Amino acid sequence: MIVGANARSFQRNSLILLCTIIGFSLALLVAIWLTIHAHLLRERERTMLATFAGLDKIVRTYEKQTLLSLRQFDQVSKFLKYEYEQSNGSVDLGRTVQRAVLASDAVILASIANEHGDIVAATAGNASKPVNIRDREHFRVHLGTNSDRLFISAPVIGRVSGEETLNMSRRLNHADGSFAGVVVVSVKPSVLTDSYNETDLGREGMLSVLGKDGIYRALRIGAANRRSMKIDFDRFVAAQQDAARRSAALTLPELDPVSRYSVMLNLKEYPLAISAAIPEADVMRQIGHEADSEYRWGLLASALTLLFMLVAITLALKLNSRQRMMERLATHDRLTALPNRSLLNSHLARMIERTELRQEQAIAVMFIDLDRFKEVNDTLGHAAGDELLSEASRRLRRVVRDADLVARLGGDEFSAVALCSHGRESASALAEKLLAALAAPFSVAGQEMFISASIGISLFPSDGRDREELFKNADTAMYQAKAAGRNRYAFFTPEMSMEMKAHLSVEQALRRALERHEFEVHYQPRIDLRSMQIVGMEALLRWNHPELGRVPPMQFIPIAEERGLIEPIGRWVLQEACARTRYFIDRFGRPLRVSVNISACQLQRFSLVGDVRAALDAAGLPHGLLELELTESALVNDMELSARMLAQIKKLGIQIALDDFGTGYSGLAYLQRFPIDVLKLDRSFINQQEGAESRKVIEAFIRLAHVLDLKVVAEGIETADTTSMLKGLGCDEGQGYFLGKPMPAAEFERFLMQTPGLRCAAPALAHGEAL
Ligand SMILES: Nc1nc2c(ncn2[C@@H]2O[C@H](COP(=O)(O)O[C@H]3[C@@H](O)[C@H](n4cnc5c(=O)[nH]c(N)nc54)O[C@@H]3COP(=O)(O)O)[C@@H](O)[C@H]2O)c(=O)[nH]1
Repeated sequence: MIVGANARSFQRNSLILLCTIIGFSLALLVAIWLTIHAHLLRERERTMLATFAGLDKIVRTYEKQTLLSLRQFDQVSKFLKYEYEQSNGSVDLGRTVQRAVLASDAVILASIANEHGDIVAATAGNASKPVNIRDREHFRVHLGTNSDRLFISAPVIGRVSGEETLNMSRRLNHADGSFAGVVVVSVKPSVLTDSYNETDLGREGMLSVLGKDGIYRALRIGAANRRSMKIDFDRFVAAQQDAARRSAALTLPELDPVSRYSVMLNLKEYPLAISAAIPEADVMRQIGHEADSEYRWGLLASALTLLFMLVAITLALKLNSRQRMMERLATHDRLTALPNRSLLNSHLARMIERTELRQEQAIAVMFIDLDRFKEVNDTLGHAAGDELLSEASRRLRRVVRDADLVARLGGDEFSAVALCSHGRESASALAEKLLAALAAPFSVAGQEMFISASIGISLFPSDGRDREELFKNADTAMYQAKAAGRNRYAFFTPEMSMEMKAHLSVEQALRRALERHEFEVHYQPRIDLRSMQIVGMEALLRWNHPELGRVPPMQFIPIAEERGLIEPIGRWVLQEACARTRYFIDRFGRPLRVSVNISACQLQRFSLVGDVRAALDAAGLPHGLLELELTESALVNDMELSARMLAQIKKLGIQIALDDFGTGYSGLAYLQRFPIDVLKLDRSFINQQEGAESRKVIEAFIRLAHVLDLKVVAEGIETADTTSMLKGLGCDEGQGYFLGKPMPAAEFERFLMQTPGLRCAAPALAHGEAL
């Protein structure tokens, strides 16, 4: 099926589209976050580089400042040594210090100790209190070595100043070069870390001068200078180098738990290493700010991507469901939701293909037509009709297996295609099930009703090799089932096809017959058996087909009924019969009653009453002169409706005759239930009743009719004996070839003219019904 193939390809494309959208969106998300990640890594690296570059710059500046300070103190010590040695120990330290421009606040004091360690001169302190520094490192270093180098001691509490001091000392020599003592310049350790700048190093940054002995000469963390302490210098250097290589932060637990990025530098002239450090947290904070903004952009981009994905998926799904809906609409019937003809065709084509391959099964194609559905529609309305169709569809669907299919072809026509492993036998079983499913009462528009179906069956491959032929033959078989009395199934036979062709050509010709004036009404006289006067006539339709000749009513009326053509034809008969009767009445100046045959389907149409009234009014025929002939089967079809219709017809003053009495149920109940005026004993019944027994039965019927106040008309009187017999039994009126055959209007007019003693034998006309 093209629709199905398109739908499948559309669904495949939709799936591809969906996957593409999802894939693209996910790829976009990954790309966004990879870009952010890469950017952050680059940023981190850049920040680290900048951090280390900054630290490097700080350390270099710091190096200069430290060297400057140390050289300054070194200079002072050199000057004091020179002065001391030149003056042979009688130096005026106060004046000398002033001259040595030792004006720095950083210098706590300058002092000189003799070879015994006694402070012999100092710029500050209590001169009367003797102070000895023999035990101090900066004394003992010079005592032990003859070096002239400046010694920078570890910070100690000064014995003169009482403050933590950094003692920078130089050896004093006597003229012979022997040890004469030391000159000491004591400074605050903080003098070496005053350059700490919070802007550069942060609130917990570090600036330090570390001796190669592992003792801090000066140490400042943030705003505070720390007391000196000792660390493992070699370990520190190794850790420092490792951290620098990895651009990593370093924690010195001896100091505090803070991790810092640091840069260290060895001072060339002194055994000291300086370092500057910045807290890792400060750097990370800076990177964090960058990351935050990157993440914000990333989240925004991700949200937009997800939104795009969501919208695109929603659109794709909507498109898909819309396509599915369209596909469903194209392949299913809206009212019943059953597959439609298009889906049925493709399903059958596939079944044929598969069955041809296997060559072991048969396929049954069934044409199912609900019987008299049109009447339901016409009498109860389309909503009720729809309700009935929906329920019938549900029942049919329940009967077939999943592999088989029931479809609605339109109106009240359905079709089922099914695999039949046992050919005809399986098809019969299924058809019976389908009929049984419809046999249960339906509750429609609040009332219970029954409906049946006629099913035509063709089998693949015996009745056709393609679906067109199979459907056509199933349709033909269905008509056969209808013609055979409905509520049954029929298998296709080749003979049916011939019959169907003839049937079809009759139907087509019938459709044109009215406009081509091919119909004619013949009139058969009805005789009053007591007076033997003509009291009326039965109008009998004739069809003069230009090629087929005169087609008997029994051949075309059932087709007209089946194809819904009886209504317009019946209407025409009514008009023609009423008009002609009026003409005869006017021509002969006496009343004549005309009886017109009404089919079951005409009776079940509300338009009948209007048609009858219109025909009478158009002809100007008194209502009492029209008689409608109805068969028992027409009345029992829908007794409720029949009763209502007859009541309305009776209200118009029209006579009702029960035709063919004696052939059907002949139930007394009908005679009581329906407003019947005339009982027409069927001709087959009249002709078959011979001898004393038959007379008794006819007599009984006549008596019964009379008891019920009904007139009795005997049909098919073909002999004088039958006429006499009926007269003797008190039968009111008679009709038959013996009394007069059905004849064209002109001939009937002559018949009326020629019949001797013709006089008015009809009942008196109602008041106001002028002739
Ligand atoms: N709904 C309509 N049905 C109609 C109409 N016109 C006719 N019919 C029905 O067609 C059936 C056949 O009718 P027809 O071939 O016309 O046969 C009628 C008579 O010709 C025949 N008849 C009359 N007398 C004799 C007789 O002595 N012997 C004999 N063998 N046949 C005879 O009987 C038919 C009339 O029967 P009935 O209607 O039961 O009175 C027939 O059933 C018609 O009803 C039409 O316009 N509408």
